[in-house]
Amino acid sequence: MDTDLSDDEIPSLVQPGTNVKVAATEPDQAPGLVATTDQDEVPDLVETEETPGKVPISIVTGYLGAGKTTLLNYILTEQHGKKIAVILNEFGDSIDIEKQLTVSDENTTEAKPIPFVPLANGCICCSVKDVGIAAIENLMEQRGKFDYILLETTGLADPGNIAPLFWLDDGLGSTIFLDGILTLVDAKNILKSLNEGYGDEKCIEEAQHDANHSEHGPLLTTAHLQISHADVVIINKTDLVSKEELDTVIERVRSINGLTRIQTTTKSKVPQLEGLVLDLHAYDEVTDADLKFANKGHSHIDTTITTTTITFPTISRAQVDNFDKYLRTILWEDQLPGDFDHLEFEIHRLKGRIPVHDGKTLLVQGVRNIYDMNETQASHSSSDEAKLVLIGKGVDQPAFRESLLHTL
Ligand SMILES: Nc1nc2c(ncn2[C@@H]2O[C@H](COP(=O)(O)OP(=O)(O)OP(=O)(O)O)[C@@H](O)[C@H]2O)c(=O)[nH]1
Repeated sequence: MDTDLSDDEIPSLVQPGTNVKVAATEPDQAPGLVATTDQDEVPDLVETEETPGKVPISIVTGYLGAGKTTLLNYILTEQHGKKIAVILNEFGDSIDIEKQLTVSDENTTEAKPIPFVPLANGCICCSVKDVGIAAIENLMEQRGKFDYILLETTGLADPGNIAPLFWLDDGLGSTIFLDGILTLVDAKNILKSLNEGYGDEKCIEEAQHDANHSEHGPLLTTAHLQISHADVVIINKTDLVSKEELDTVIERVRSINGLTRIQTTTKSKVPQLEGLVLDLHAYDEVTDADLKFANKGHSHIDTTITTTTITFPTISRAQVDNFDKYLRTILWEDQLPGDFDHLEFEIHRLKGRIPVHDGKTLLVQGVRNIYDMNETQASHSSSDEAKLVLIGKGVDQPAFRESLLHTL
């Protein structure tokens, strides 16, 4: 990570002059071409016969029994004309994916080859005990047979630990890229799972009162983590709840994650794959549309994890470095710059769109303590505001904005 920047350098994890975005799977793009964007150049198309485009991967997560396997089976049997490689987790939930990332037989250093089964609808599938890097590397040897990977995690997995592997990893990151995180939610049981963090005996109102009057607030549950990192939340099993119950679930999910897209389903039957399961593009562009839900303001139904949007005026070129310093301090040191270091918080997801006076726009993406900042030529008017959206524990405090303005 680049921490030592001179004044005229652009603070970014990618050095100036290198390609900062690779959009390998733009749907309307001719095969064999990838769009590259140089910080000083207009986006261009270049031939890539020798270096095929990266394959997108989406992580499918969700609490026990939410409908992950049902979704993947639906994708593997329906006729949708897509060549998707699905990695199903056979036994799920007793093992944490983090422990599986260098999976192999204990007595050998080589990963065992995993057989992928070709299916009638053009997909290929493997079912593995341990979903990890070994499974993906093995799959990449069959490159060309598929153009998308879906990875099911265990019901207890924390997607914030997995996502950075595919997003910025040097090895795997050269052949695949993280397209997004999809979280299945069981409409009937999700509120119970979320309320576990508030303790068995307490009702949520009491816990909210406590959260407002104590430093720590309710406990974080796996269900919170899976929703807070999601780019799409599919609220499944709608046949088991009333309209009112479903509305309450939608409101609760939205109060946790103000950035996510939400879709309701029965038997995980998504109305379309694009935009809900595939081609989420959650880690490349940051558009105003991406931030639209977060901008609407949010209810504080769930006090464990909240979304907050910090708006501030367009910044000058000289302030870009300070903005980067703010991000480094909150993400790497878990502190707010300035006299705010007594605050406790935990950031899970971050997105920002920051117009600069010289006409460029900074696009910021973060998962946990990893972030990426790029510049685009995207035009903006002088009246545009900068927006930084934070999802996490304790982020809904005025001090976040005060500290940012102080740092700028
Ligand atoms: N009533 C109802 N049942 C559903 C729905 N979707 C899935 N199920 C059932 O719920 C059970 C769990 O679904 P799975 O797809 O196995 O859930 P999962 O998230 O993969 O579960 P784990 O692997 O245990 O984490 C299965 O028996 C499904 O048939 C739905 O929309 N409504």
